[in-house]
Amino acid sequence: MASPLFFTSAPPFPDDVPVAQIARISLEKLANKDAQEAKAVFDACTSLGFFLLDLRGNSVGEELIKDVDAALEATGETMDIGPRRENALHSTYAQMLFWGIMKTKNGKPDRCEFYVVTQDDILHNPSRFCIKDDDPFHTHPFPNPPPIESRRHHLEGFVNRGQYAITLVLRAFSTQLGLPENIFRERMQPDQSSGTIIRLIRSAPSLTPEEKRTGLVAHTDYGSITLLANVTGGLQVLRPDADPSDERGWEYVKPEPGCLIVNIADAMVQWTGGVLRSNMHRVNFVPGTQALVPRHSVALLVRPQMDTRMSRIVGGRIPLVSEDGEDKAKRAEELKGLSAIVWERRKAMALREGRDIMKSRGGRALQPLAAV
Ligand SMILES: O=C(O)CCC(=O)C(=O)O
Ligand SMILES: [Fe+2]
Repeated sequence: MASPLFFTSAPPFPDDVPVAQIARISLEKLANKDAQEAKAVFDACTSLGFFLLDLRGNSVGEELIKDVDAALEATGETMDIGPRRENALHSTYAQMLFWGIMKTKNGKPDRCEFYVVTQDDILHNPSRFCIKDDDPFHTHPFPNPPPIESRRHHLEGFVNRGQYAITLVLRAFSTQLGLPENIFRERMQPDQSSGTIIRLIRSAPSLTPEEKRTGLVAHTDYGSITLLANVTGGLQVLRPDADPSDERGWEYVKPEPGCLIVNIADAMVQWTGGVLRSNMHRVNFVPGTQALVPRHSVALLVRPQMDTRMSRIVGGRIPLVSEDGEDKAKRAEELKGLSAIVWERRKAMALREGRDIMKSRGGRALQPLAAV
């Protein structure tokens, strides 16, 4: 999350709005292999699937806070020159990947506009998005709009330092699951082509009753893990026991200075056989006087590297596929595993065509550590 100074650029989050109870995890403690912190982050990610990562007091984390400030600044400036077109939903392949407007349930433009920067562009990897020879992604580095290009070193910092933080979180999961330290990281190495992106998001102020509606539809993230930074509220998580159609189950997440919001996404559920939890979330209207200003949000959506397999990990405390009692064909498919690129495309298509039933996944109970 942004620095305390950046937080003064918007009205404060109201103190009379109920907020979700979210674990606060210290990056510095994870860096020091603090066993209690490793358990706390694992518990948070097997129950709610969200936690706050406090970057303060860690040298990489302190630099990351500055990168986040710069990325949030770039968001507003980028959207100012972006095409907020009614037809953006049907724009060309290239435009669709870079500029976009989210769709509402009835197909109309939602209250979020966004711009996407790929990790492959920022880190000079061969691009995962090159499908046709004339794809603009062949250009390296990709010419993003000036507000982004002028802060390229900060976006590089955001990716590299964000990935460092993720390495520490993944290491905690591995130790808690009794698996080799690198088992998750080797499936999503930053220097390998992947669908990992930075999404810069803006929503207009929500002043009128008509504007006080959902800004980004309820979803789970289909990658592996997401880092999120914003100053204004609006993000809501679904309580684990709640029905998405019941408004009372949705709780605001209060942005905290110096902290990132982190959430587990679908690939981690897949690899762990449902142990880690990918929780539904959405962006609702901004509460209180924060609604007077545009909402800016920056997400690092980390996704599996293109060539990795999506089969369930075998080992440690991960439940065996054979314990699931599902039909033979499904079991065989899960053991063989699709490549990440095919798995991801299937998910994206299902989402676009409305075939994916949106629901939180994972959170499966585990045997206690001592019993393994
Ligand atoms: O802007 C936010 O707070 C949430 C964004 C989000 O959920 C996403 O980009 O997947
Ligand atoms: Fe999301």
